[in-house]
This record gives sequence, structure tokens and C-alpha cells, in this order.
Amino acid sequence: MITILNDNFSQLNEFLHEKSFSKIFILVDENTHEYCLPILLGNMETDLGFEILEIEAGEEMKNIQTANQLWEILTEMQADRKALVINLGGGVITDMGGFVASTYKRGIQFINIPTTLLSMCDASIGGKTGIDLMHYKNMVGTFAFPEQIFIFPKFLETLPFKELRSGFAEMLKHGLIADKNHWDQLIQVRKLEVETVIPHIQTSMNIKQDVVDKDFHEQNIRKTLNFGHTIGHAVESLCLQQGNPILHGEAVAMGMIAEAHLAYLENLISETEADMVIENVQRYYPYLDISDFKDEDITALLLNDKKNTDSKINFSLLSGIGSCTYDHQCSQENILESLSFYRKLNNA
Ligand SMILES: NC(=O)c1ccc[n+]([C@@H]2O[C@H](COP(=O)([O-])OP(=O)(O)OC[C@H]3O[C@@H](n4cnc5c(N)ncnc54)[C@H](O)[C@@H]3O)[C@@H](O)[C@H]2O)c1
Ligand SMILES: O=C(O)C(=O)C[C@@H](O)[C@H](O)[C@H](O)COP(=O)(O)O
Ligand SMILES: [Zn+2]
Repeated sequence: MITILNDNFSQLNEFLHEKSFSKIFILVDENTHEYCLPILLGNMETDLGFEILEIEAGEEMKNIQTANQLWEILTEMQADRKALVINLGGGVITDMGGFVASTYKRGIQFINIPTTLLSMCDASIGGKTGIDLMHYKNMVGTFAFPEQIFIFPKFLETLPFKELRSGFAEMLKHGLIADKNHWDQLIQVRKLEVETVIPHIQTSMNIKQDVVDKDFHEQNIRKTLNFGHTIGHAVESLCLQQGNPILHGEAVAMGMIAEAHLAYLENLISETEADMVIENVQRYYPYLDISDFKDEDITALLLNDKKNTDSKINFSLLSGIGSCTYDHQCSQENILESLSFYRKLNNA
């Protein structure tokens, strides 16, 4: 269940009052500790004891070492099966905290309080938790629903612009795969700022929730939420491996451009539709230089994509503006052509 919080967090306080938790563990990173925790603690009313668990910020922390440290801390602090984990942060915190909670003592309850645009519209919803493995994105994880998701859009007021822009990529994706009207509304946004994106958060959240409701375990339609991620995740992984991480939404934006062209090459959309997607995504995102990455290195990562079956790469590709296919296998020639197309955009 998703709840938009009042200024006094009354719905969160009612939730804490109604449930019989033994103790609360609030997971933050250094930034959400500084900017968001004071707001949460200033409004949270509970007799329960709580502990703060802090990790460094960044995708580099979304790994087994951090998960292990958190499991150890929970053990040392004698967290029992009635303990509650509150994930206060962006997608790294909700993915990591959800993973740690859903595996500790075979699963304790957790709630998500997302503090980035990306986590409000996407990562906190749908119950995919996980960590990266050897720079492969989200390779180990669980499907585990948070007890509740509490959204407080005012958290966005301290979010850096690049992070806001990163989250906007997943919103664009939601429009492209499922709701042309949402896409049309989003591309009317000329200047990305908190005030211009807030009016669109609810629709974007609803699109994600609707898809997840239809296919929680990603057997079919949920795969459409991975549009832009097949190539996007490969590039994100290579950047991570090089010690030069990029933001998830930046990778998704790049992936959506390459995969829009791929959908055209595969005769799923017209050239006009592909160009419309590409030109609009390009309006928001600076060019991502992938000239250092060899086709073989990208292909090697594509071959380990989680959607693959029988050693075949299954793409989720647009079949129109507002619709998306999945399990689409492309020719190797077209995959490489889509990468080549992206590289050439640098000089266009
Ligand atoms: N599980 C899912 O369905 C899902 C969906 C999309 C993305 N993801 C994952 O989410 C992650 C990306 O999430 P993200 O973009 O939120 O990144 P993030 O969690 O790293 O947060 C981005 C940055 O913003 C800072 N920050 C967070 N809230 C802030 C605030 N209110 N004010 C100031 N600074 C703040 C963080 O400390 C961090 O430095 C990736 O690992 C991605 O794979 C998961
Ligand atoms: O919730 C989903 O399903 C998604 O695919 C949403 C994506 O935006 C998100 O990045 C997700 O973590 C990717 O999942 P993965 O299974 O490819 O790791
Ligand atoms: Zn994503």
C-alpha cells in the first residue's frame, strides 16, 4: 500500500501504533541521515526504541559486504522477528534494506520511505530488492513486499538536480511503456525542478504499481518495466566496473535511446516514433560517452541479463508510444547497429 504522508506523518504514526513491533531500525545513507532523518524523527511518534543504521551513499555500497555488515549489526543488536526496518533513502537504500530485511532471520518486516524521485516513482514500489554482484546489477535479491510505502514529496527539496533528472528517466519509461498521455505530459516539462515534476509523481507511481499488481514475479508483463535496462544495465555495470559510476537513470536514458532505435530496426515502431522518443529523451540528458566500451564487453553483459532464456537475450522493446513487448529476441546485427547508432549521436 502506498500512502502520501501529511506534514505531521500521522499515517506513519498510526501504522506504528497499530502494529506490535519490538524495535525499529532506520536505514539511512550519509545524505538521507543529514537531510531526511531529522524530518522523520521530528514527526515520528512512537514509544518503540529505535536505532540508526548508516551506510555510505552510492551504488558502490549495494553489495554483499554492506549486506553482511547490516546482518551482523542486526544480530549484535538482537533484532528479533518482530523488528521493523525503515528504509529511508533512494533506491540503493530501499533495494539494500529490503534485501537485508527480507533475508535476516528468513525475513522481518520493512517499510520504504523513499527520498529520491527515482525511489518514489519506481524503486520503493514493487518489492524487487537486491544487491549487485561483481558489478552485475541486482544479481542477488528477493521479491519481498514492504509492509507499506510512505511518500513525502517534500524530501525532494534537498535532492541534487542530477538525481532529480535520474528519477525522471524512469518516469519517462513509465509513459513510454504504458501510458502515452503520461509521456505527453512529461515531455511538456521544459525545466526539470521539484515543482514541475511533483504533479506527475502519482501517475508514474500508479503505472508501476498497476504493472506489478498484474505480474509480481516478472513472468510476463512486468518485463516491460525493464525497457531501456537491457543495454542500460550493461553500460551501468561497465561504468561501475571502471570505478566511474553513472546514475541509474542516466544509464536507463541511454538504454532507452539505443533500444528505441533497436525497436525501429526490428520493425516494431516506425522511424518517426523512434526519433520522437530519442529526440525527447536527448533533451533532458547529456550524451553518455560509451566509446571506451567494446561491443564484446557490452554483449558479454547482455548475455547475463536476468530476462534471458536458453542463452538468448530477451529485450523489452516499445511497440508504440505507450506500449511495450517483451521476450523479443533481436538479430545480433541489429543489437550492434543500435550501439553504433548511439555512438554516432555524439557527433550528430
Ligand atoms: N527495486 C526496484 O524496482 C528499482 C527500480 C529502479 C531503480 N532501482 C535501483 O535504485 C538505485 C538508484 O536509486 P536512486 O537513484 O534513488 O539512488 P540513491 O539511493 O543512490 O540516491 C541518490 C543520491 O541522492 C542522495 N539522496 C537521497 N535522498 C536525498 C534527499 N532527499 N536529499 C539529498 N540527497 C538525497 C543519496 O544519498 C544518494 O547520494 C539503483 O541501484 C537501481 O538499480 C531499483
Ligand atoms: O520493478 C521492475 O520490475 C523494474 O524492472 C524496474 C526497474 O526500473 C529497476 O531498475 C529494476 O531494479 C530492474 O530490475 P532487474 O530485475 O533488471 O534488476
Ligand atoms: Zn530502473
